[in-house]
Amino acid sequence: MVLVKLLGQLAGSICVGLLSYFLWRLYNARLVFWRLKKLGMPMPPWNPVLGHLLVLPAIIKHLPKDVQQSWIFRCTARDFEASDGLHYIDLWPFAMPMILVTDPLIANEVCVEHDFGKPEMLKPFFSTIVGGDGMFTMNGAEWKKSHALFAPGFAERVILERMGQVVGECEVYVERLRNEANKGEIFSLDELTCDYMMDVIGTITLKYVEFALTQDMNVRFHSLTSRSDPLASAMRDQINIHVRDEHMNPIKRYSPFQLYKEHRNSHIMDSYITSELHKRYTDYLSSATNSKSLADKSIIDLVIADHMRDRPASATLDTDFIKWACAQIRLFLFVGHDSTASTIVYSLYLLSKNPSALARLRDEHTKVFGPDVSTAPSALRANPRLINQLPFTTAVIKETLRLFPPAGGFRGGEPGTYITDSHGKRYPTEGTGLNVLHNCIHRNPRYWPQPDAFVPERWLVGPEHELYPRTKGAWRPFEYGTRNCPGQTLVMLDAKVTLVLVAREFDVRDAYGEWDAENRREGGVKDVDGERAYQVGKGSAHPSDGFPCRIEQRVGS
Ligand code: HEM
Repeated sequence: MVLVKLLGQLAGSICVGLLSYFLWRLYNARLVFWRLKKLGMPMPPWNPVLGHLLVLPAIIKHLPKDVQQSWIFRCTARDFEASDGLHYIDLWPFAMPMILVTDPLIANEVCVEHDFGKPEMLKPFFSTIVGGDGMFTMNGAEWKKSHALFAPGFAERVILERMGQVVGECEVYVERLRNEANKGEIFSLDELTCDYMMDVIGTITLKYVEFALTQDMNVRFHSLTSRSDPLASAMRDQINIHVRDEHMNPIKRYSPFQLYKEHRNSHIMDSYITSELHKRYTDYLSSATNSKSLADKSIIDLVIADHMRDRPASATLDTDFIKWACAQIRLFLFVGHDSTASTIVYSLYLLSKNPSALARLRDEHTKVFGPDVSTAPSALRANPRLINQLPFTTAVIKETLRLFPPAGGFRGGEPGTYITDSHGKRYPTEGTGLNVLHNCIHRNPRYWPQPDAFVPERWLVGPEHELYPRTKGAWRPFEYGTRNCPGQTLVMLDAKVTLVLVAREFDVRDAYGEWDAENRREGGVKDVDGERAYQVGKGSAHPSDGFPCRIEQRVGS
């Protein structure tokens, strides 16, 4: 009896303690905004207890449940379109205090002029997927060192040398599309393209696939990502765990089962990458790496060589290097594969909705590669620079990235550092996350004529033309400044190669109508401003419901 009473008292004390801690944090979070409001900082109507949480329900009810967060913020931003394109938002306890940036000039200030670092709040999300500190969330000397080691591997010259690998993976992807065309059923283009991109990124960064096409495409395809492949399936599972709604629920999030799954996935990924690193190091020691051409080296081959430059060779790689390298490879696989896949899927979708652009793109491919579609892979292998002769294809990809940017910029404010707008008004950044909303900037009507329309031609005209973007930095899918995306050359190469090999052979048609008829969502909103393929948050932003589609092989292709 006494024990029960004691346990009851203990539980009571813990509850009171937790409640006091919560109230203290709440008070501090709201105090920041009370001060900002007093200073006249731009923000939606604010409540001293609930912050801006009351603003959201009215917005969310007009949006699909799974819409990517930046589209929710686009609605709060609309009230500030006439201002200088930033406002504060207080969503504690669900997010840290944020400044939402919707204007390119402010975004330049955040990412280029001040070059703010990455905030701590990004780490918990990334570290569970990446298994440590990845380049994305590092700051200071640690980031500089990692950046310096990887940057040469992503240089344009090096990436162009990997054309054979990219074309090879793409041929396998095309073979899978042929299978889907033969079956004639609805399938998820997003899922298939994610698998394909996981192979590409794995090959380029780690190269544990010794590239050799077998005759049996079903065996070869997704050696990296087949269900039985440990690295890819562990990575996909880890991402899925963290992007599900339940992630917001601390009871489910920290349940022993969930934690065990996370730990297991992490272990599988690290063991796999470690074993590959050892192989690469053995190659390095035997000078096999040196005798390889650049085209046959992975980015990690280059990094190992660089890392060992001033060190005496030992029998095995040092454990600190292995730990660091595992985190970086996991980061590349994570941030690289799904954002590129989403760009490819949206490009094919937008082309399917714009027949004249599709016809012009096909013409361009025929002019550069000749009328026989099947010769394009060998032409690209023989002369990778042909990929730089496709201005319209490049314009299509840039326009796709403008309308459907897969990512955004996120930085941490600093004490005593202010953003200054064009009127000289100063905005404090201390304690805030600076969220640069690419979807808003890319459709900001101040800078973009026909902001919501797909107009690839705008990328082919000069500054005197009315379609020309009205300011520098209005297009920033890869961000600017020192923390911009190192993978952007690879992304453009992947997307161009894919369009060259796919667009003339297939017609892609979205199947949302049929899909919706079979998957009823009673009363639920299914579009964003009339767009059914709206972006959902799944790591980076993807087309909703995996982009259900049908695909047909074109006659004579
Ligand atoms: C369409 C595809 C991609 C898009 C739109 C994209 C976008 C971005 C953006 C916006 C950032 C900066 C984020 C910020 O400022 O907070 C970034 C950073 C980064 N991206 Fe990408 N990315 C793509 C593909 C890739 C690929 C293929 C890789 C590597 C294989 C990659 C690796 C990275 C890394 C390592 C960083 C962190 C850089 C640093 O902090 O120094 N990304 N990406």
